[in-house]
Amino acid sequence: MSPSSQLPGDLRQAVERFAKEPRLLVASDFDGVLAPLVLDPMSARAQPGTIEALRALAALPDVHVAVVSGRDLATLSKLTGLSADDGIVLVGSHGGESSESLTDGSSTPSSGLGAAEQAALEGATEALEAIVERFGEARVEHKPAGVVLHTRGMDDDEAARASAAALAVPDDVPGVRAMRGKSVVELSVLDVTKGSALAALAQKLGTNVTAYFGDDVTDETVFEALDATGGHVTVKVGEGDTAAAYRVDSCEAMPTLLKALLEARATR
Ligand SMILES: O=P(O)(O)OC[C@H]1O[C@H](O[C@H]2O[C@H](CO)[C@@H](O)[C@H](O)[C@H]2O)[C@H](O)[C@@H](O)[C@@H]1O
Repeated sequence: MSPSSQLPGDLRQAVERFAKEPRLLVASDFDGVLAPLVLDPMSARAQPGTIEALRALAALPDVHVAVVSGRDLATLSKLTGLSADDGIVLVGSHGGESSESLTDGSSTPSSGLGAAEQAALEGATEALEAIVERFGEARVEHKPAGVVLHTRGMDDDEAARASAAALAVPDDVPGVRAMRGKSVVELSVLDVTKGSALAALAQKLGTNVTAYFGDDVTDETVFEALDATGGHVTVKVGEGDTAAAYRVDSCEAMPTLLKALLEARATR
């Protein structure tokens, strides 16, 4: 059975239409999409077939590929096994870091924090570490421009109380914004979104349509920016409200979806 024939009819048609466009940007979130969600963030790994399909897409003419994640850039590179030589753009920290410049201007891919941002990060880290001391099972993940409270596996009430405390940190620490995710609250000192990062990348590359696969609230900024009537394909992975035009039940559908896209482009 071909990968394409395993997709729901409306998604199959959208993928086939998309593949016929002149210049494509194919972009995917990492956790919960390429990689199943797991308790230990550093144990997350892309499902077999996903990175291979992205590499094969990136090798085709007029196809650009990006992985866009809340992970910091170094961790994203480590977990995906992708580097600057692979022809795939890595966008980390929700758009705050990237393996190449997202604009055609002179901005560097990843610049250090300013003094005010550094002070905000230190304040956020201190506040989150105090929360973790109160809620013994919560964990902290450190990133270059943010700090994350992890509550996966905790009792629901405890997780809700720890998350509420983390969400309130910006009230006391100026320059910090809180983002909810799946069993996480991230405190970031950057004002960036995946949606604006990907829009900048598409403009720089001169692609005319984008396909994007995401599962979490931070991916909604991309879905909202990509109107299906413009030929873009947006796919929400799993349950929950979304601005995406299509949905698959779980990340287990991703190897097939990416292979279907690869096949459609290679044989258009
Ligand atoms: O934008 P993404 O690639 O989806 O990254 C979002 C966050 O992913 C990680 O957390 C999530 O995955 C963990 C491992 O499966 C899981 O334990 C956690 O509950 C999920 O929220 C990562 O640790 C965060 O830094 C990312 O922002």
